[in-house]
Amino acid sequence: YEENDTKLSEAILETWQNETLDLCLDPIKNFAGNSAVSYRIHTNFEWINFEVRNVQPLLIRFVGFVPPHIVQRFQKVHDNLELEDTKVSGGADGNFISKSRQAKGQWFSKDDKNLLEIYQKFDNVFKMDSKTTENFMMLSYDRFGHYAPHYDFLNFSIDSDNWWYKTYGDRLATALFIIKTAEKGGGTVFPKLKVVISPEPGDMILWFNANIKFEQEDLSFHGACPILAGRKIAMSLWIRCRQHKDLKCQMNDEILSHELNDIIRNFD
Ligand SMILES: O=C(O)CCC(=O)C(=O)O
Ligand SMILES: [Fe+2]
Repeated sequence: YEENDTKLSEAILETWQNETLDLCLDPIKNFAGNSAVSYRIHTNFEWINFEVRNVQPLLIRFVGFVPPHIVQRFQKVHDNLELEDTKVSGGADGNFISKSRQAKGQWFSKDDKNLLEIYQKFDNVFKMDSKTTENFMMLSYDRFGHYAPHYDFLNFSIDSDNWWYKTYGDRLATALFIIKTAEKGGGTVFPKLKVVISPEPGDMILWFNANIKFEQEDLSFHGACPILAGRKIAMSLWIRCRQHKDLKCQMNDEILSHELNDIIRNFD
């Protein structure tokens, strides 16, 4: 990395594997190896465009999911906020600022009026219920900002008395809404799938952290590639396992991962 003017920070070198950094820096190189199937479907009076980047478990890029006026609104909201460095839970003293996630963050309450249209669209398109999600978290990554590969599934023990876990279960899926992309770097990488997603503002990336039995999907391991220039702004929405009125799970026990028609309305 030092060869091509991209000397990385120590935190990145300590928390990332070289192979994964290679994947981040050259998303195209690996693209041909993966199937990307594009769909354009009409559901609830809107066209939805998406690329399936992996099938088991599902990893999907929804192109232009967030309407431009909402993307702009969140850009403005971002610029008016004084964001704090995010904390990652864990460690003897509870939360700490970790080398593995260098980003600024901000939680948004569910009744934030800017979010209304996003929740509505989510419920129109998906069989997952937006009530079964955590609050939105805005993440803002500057140069050398990154989030080293990790699982979103938290693997609570069954008798955990964590309120979120007891009420809504673990993290079934993650929806990542892209507000701004960096000039260089900053894709979302799935090292075990050898997939890097290089989205555009307005895109939403959705992946499944758990299968139909609510066990962790091993291949859902992912990270936010280091930012080399510019700034990336994204909003994470962690979708919990319980209770989704309409979420169907296939009857075929051999396939444990969720399938497209389980999760998208009117998808045949
Ligand atoms: O920003 C990204 O690309 C990934 C974010 C992420 O992994 C998370 O919020 O859990
Ligand atoms: Fe994550």
